[in-house]
Amino acid sequence: MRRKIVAGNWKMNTLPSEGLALAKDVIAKSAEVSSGVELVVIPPFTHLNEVTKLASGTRVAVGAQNCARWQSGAYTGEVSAAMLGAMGVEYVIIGHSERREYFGETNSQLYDKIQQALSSNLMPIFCCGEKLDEREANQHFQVVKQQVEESLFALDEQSIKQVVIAYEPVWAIGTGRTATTEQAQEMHAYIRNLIAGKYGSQIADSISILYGGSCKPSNAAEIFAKPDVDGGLIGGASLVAADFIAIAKSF
Ligand SMILES: O=C[C@H](O)COP(=O)(O)O
Repeated sequence: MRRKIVAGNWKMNTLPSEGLALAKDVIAKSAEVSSGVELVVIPPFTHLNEVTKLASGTRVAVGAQNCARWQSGAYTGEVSAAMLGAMGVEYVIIGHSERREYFGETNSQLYDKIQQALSSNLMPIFCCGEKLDEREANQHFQVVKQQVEESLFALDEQSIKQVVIAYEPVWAIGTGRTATTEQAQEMHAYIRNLIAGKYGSQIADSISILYGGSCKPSNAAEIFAKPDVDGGLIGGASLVAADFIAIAKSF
C-alpha cells in the first residue's frame, strides 16, 4: 500500500501570525480527513519553528520549501537540512519548478540537496515537470526522464524509498489550467515505470507520486482516483484551510 499524501506548499505567502492561524485551522479540521491520508503543511522558513511546535503530537506533519545543498559553513542565507530536522521538520521540497526557474537549480544540485535531506532524516518531495513549450514540442517525457535520472538515480535502494515524487507540469502551476486526469495518470505511470526500470517494480510500487498544478476541491477527487496518483502538492488552495482539507477529503 502506497502512502497517500496531501501537502500544502504555502510558497512565499503569509506573515508569521497568519501562518500560525492557518496551521491552527488545518490542525483543527484535520480530523475530518481519513486517517489513511498524511497531511503536510509547508510554510516559509520564518514560521517553521512555531508551526512545528504547534503541530507536534497532531496528525499534521511539517515540511520546508527548500534546503541547502551543503551540510554547513559559509553559505550566507542558506538553511541546512540538519537545521530543519532539529526543528521537527519531516519533509522538504526539492527542485520545485520555481526554484529551478528563478534560482537556476540544476538536476545535479538537486541530487546534492536530496543527499543532505536524507542524511538529516528528512523525506524529500522531489519535484519534476515540463514547461508548456516542452509539452507542445512533445518533449515532456524526455524532460521528466532527465530530471528523474539526473537527480535520483545515483541514490541507493534504501535512499530512493524515502523519496516522494511530485509531478508538476509547469504550465499548470498557479494558472488555473490543470493537467487532464489522463495526462496526470500517463506521466505518473511513466515515472513509476522509470523507477521500476532502475530499482525494480517492488520499490517503484512503494513510492508515492503526487500531482501538483491548480489542484482544488472541485477537481481533486477526479485526479486522485487515478491509479498512479497518490496525492497532491497543493499551492494556492492550501492557503485556505477549508479548501486544503476539502482536497484531502477527496480520497
Ligand atoms: O507546489 C505547488 C504547486 O506549485 C502547485 O501550485 P498551484 O496549486 O497554486 O497551482
